[in-house]
Amino acid sequence: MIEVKETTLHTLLDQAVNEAKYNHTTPLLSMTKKIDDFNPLLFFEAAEQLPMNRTFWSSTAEAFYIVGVGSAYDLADGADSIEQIERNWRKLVDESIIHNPYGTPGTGLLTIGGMSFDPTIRKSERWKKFSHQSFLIPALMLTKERDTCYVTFNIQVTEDDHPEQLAKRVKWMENRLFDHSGYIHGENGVESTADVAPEEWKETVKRATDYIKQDDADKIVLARELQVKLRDNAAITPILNNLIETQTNSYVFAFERDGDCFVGSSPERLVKQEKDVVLSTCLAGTAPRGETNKEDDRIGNTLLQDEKNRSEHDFVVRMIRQSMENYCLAVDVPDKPVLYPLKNLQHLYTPVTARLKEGYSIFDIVGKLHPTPALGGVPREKSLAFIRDHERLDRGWYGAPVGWLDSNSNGEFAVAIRSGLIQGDQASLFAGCGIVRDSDPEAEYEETKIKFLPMLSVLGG
Ligand SMILES: C=C(O[C@@H]1C=C(C(=O)O)C=C[C@H]1O)C(=O)O
Ligand SMILES: [Mg+2]
Repeated sequence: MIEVKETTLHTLLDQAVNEAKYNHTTPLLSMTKKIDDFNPLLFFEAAEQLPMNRTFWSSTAEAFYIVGVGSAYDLADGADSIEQIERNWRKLVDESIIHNPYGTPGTGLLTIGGMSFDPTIRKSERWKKFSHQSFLIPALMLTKERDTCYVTFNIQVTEDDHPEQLAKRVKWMENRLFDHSGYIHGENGVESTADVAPEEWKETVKRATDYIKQDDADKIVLARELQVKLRDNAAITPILNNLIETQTNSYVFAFERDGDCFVGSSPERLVKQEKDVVLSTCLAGTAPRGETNKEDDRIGNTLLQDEKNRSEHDFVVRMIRQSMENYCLAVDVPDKPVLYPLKNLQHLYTPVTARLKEGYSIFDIVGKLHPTPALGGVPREKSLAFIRDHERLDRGWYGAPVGWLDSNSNGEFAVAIRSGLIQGDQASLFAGCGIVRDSDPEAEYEETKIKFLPMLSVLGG
């Protein structure tokens, strides 16, 4: 890694092309500058005119945003595991020319992406545009942290490139993306919805509880699908805008792949890293919100004491604690959950803090934790086998880690729940439930119904 201090785009491009010539390499040049405040959603919308995939990430509790446009480099090229992606990332960081005088988390050389819930299954037609693993370095990226904005350019340079031409291309893109009328266009509306095989799903829940009662497993998470027909092709920016406004304490994300878009607002952090400090979250166990404060408190207190929900939750806590101890020191886990209130429902929540051991990265933790018993089950292999055999759903990226990592060892991953795949005027929404010994199929069905609401309401349903 070459860290460049004070300089201009032209000087950097000259340097990168020279390096390419002398070493016969194709270095990635990453350059970050501070810019005036700009609305990340307008940047995302402006990028729609370019034939490039867009990426959106926000942690709404922290007013933090990353918007990526296009791809300067794909870490998943020739990689079929998260370990390989991590090796590719380390190599890329090592060989890149990085100019980022700020070092703010989420700026500079950064990779953002996601993966399939279960990469061992054959992809269905529906998810064909989403690779089992996909981590890109955006060509152009906007980062906003509170009121400060940064833009980062990433360009892979070859020995035949001309610095002036590259500079022109960067300027052209920049002008397009920061040119905006100032408001978000488009509106979404739902024409109809169709629950996919609800009765079969309830039977599968029953089968899972039978399986658990025979002591073959302790917990199995089962998901189902709601198909939504929209009045028109979906407008993604207003969806993100509405999610940001309605889903506090969540991660709002969008990953576009050739016209299809995986969108959601997840309350579930998988892991966050700031240097050697790591945070994880155990989130499982669900109840609705009350209409009045009094009713809400009553429902919350019942949830905190409910045995069935506590067991759903405790399986997650146990597994996350154990996994974190592989890569971390000083793993701290409170012994009781608290409530995590969201707009439509509330969860049991246990935060986990730890210090990452030297030599490990957030990718190691993601690889170890996924799938936690919040989305897979206990024991892991048996519950996954049950899901493969009985769920009748290609989860695709639903329920899997999505997130980002920068070259300064900062990053964050969420579990992609409360999400859907949007394909033109069709959306497939996904929601699941932790099935334990005492699960009642009807109640679990009702629970998934509430979990569809965040996405369904921003689609206009
Ligand atoms: C599987 C989902 O959510 C998970 C299941 C929960 C539960 O069953 O109580 C709660 C939060 C998540 O761990 C989903 O939203 O699709
Ligand atoms: Mg549940």
